Amino acid sequence: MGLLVDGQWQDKWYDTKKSGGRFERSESRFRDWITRDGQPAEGRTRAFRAEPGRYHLYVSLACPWAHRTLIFRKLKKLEDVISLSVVDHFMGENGWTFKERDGSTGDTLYGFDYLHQLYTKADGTYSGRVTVPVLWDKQEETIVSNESSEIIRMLNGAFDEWGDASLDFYPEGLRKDIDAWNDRVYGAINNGVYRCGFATTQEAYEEAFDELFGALDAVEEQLGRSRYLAGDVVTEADWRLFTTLVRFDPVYYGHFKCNLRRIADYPNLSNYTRDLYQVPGVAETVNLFHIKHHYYGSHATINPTRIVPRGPLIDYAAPHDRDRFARAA
Ligand SMILES: N[C@@H](CCC(=O)N[C@@H](CS)C(=O)NCC(=O)O)C(=O)O
Repeated sequence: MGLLVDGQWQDKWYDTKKSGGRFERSESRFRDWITRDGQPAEGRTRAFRAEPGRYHLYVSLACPWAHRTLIFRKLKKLEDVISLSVVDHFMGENGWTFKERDGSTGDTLYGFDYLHQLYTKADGTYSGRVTVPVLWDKQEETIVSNESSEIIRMLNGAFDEWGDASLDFYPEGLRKDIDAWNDRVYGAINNGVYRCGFATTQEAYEEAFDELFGALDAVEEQLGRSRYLAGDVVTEADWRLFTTLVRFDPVYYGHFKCNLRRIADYPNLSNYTRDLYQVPGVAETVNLFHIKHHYYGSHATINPTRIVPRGPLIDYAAPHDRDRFARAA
């Protein structure tokens, strides 16, 4: 675990001293956009045109943020349009690495050993964290974006000429609802589990914990009213929540001490998680081996023995009851 300072790698854990033991996620630094027509997106000066074969995605199968982008690449049928590299599940003193084992691909573009080499290839004086996902432009040899919430918007809308244009996970008419759910789910749930797990004071942990379970209760209630968060169609808001839910019982409940309840204890949330898991293509993006080995194996401050628990028994392919709601045609 570490970060780059003026292009130099430094091995450092998150600093929570200045924030009363609270984990604060840093802003992603590369924020350009790929557009259909190659015109710069609003407020940007750089332009990246959507083209097949030009872009490459770097992901970790363990990471919930990267997982969003993998799901969009899969469901929008962009696997032949955007190529892929999968980092190793262990994140140690060199950060993410490209060891080839257990289904990791290595760096299929440059043969680098470490993900931080890709960041310094894009910007030799980069300072900041070296995170996945990364959307890379093979033509300009630079990072377009390392912000998952924006990468999924690009995959949803910019590549329809080659992908599945019939699927829109951010439809015009639902945007207000989707944005509202995203806000709630990001702070309290997606990032909330990290705020529990990486807290270094009791107070910071309890604050995050209460928010997390308050938000899960609200989602449980909503899912008693509709099949998906924004109604009867699957949207971006569901996929953003799903990647946290699928990691919850195997990892966050134990490793991050999010243990008031398991997802399995919530009837709606557990059925909903299975419903989304069973959307064709999604199960192939879920790798519980990477997920468990990454968290339990990499965070020595939380789990010094690095022992990976064998359980729990989970079957996301088991039947669910979400068909009781109408689904839009
Ligand atoms: N805001 C980013 C967050 C990505 C992120 O934090 N990824 C984690 C993996 S789950 C990471 O690479 N962490 C490395 C680090 O913080 O040094 C996004 O959503 O894309």
